[in-house]
Amino acid sequence: MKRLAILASGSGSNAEKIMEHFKNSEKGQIALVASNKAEAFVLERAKKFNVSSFTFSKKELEEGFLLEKLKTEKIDWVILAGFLLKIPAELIRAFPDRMVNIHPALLPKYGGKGMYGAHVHEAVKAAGDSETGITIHLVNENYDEGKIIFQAATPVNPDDSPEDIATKVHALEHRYFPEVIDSLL
Ligand SMILES: Nc1nc2c(c(=O)[nH]1)N[C@@H](CN(C=O)c1ccc(C(=O)N[C@@H](CCC(=O)O)C(=O)O)cc1)CN2
Ligand SMILES: NCC(=O)N[C@@H]1O[C@H](COP(=O)([O-])[O-])[C@@H](O)[C@H]1O
Repeated sequence: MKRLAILASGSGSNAEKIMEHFKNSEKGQIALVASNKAEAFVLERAKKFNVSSFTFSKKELEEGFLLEKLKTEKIDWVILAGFLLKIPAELIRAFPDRMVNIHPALLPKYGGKGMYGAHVHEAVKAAGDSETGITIHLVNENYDEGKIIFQAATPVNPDDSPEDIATKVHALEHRYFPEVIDSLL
């Protein structure tokens, strides 16, 4: 049974879908949910699934506290699901090809520093793109440059607002992210 930790900074709708997917799994167990925001709703979602959770600061991330916690908890995989801080190289090295992120666009478009959440959908709208989608990728030292594992696309209509685009992208995320993670274990 692989032990998974989810890192999230916000609402946690993806985290919830992942916890739901693995709640009766014989392959993987969501052992931890961790956030850099004490007010993140993902922490409430973890309680609903009786998943242990904790918060950590950017300083604790950068100084190795999170890494030590993941080692103590014998975590095998780290899942970034709306996590908004840069993962330090030392933490990435501790989980070689075992750290996965979801990005709400078709990388390499709309990736990098500043490209998160609504900022991504606003950029897609501003560019007038006819499609967008999701990218699930391994995590390396740079934002959104790790090996792409999976992508799925959805049409963007000219009258779609950034919020409409977000709704379409979230639907793809919730449909595919749990299954892609499962396929990696
Ligand atoms: N080493 C890595 N760390 C992280 C990656 C990665 O690929 N390599 N992915 C991100 C997730 N992400 C896009 O998928 C992403 C998240 C946040 C940002 C960003 O610009 N963040 C701001 C800070 C925002 C805040 O503090 O609220 C910043 O760095 O100034 C870009 C991309 C997770 N970590
Ligand atoms: N670049 C990282 C990024 O923008 N991640 C995005 O944050 C959202 C989190 O939603 P959630 O908290 O409801 O799962 C998701 O759309 C995810 O792709």
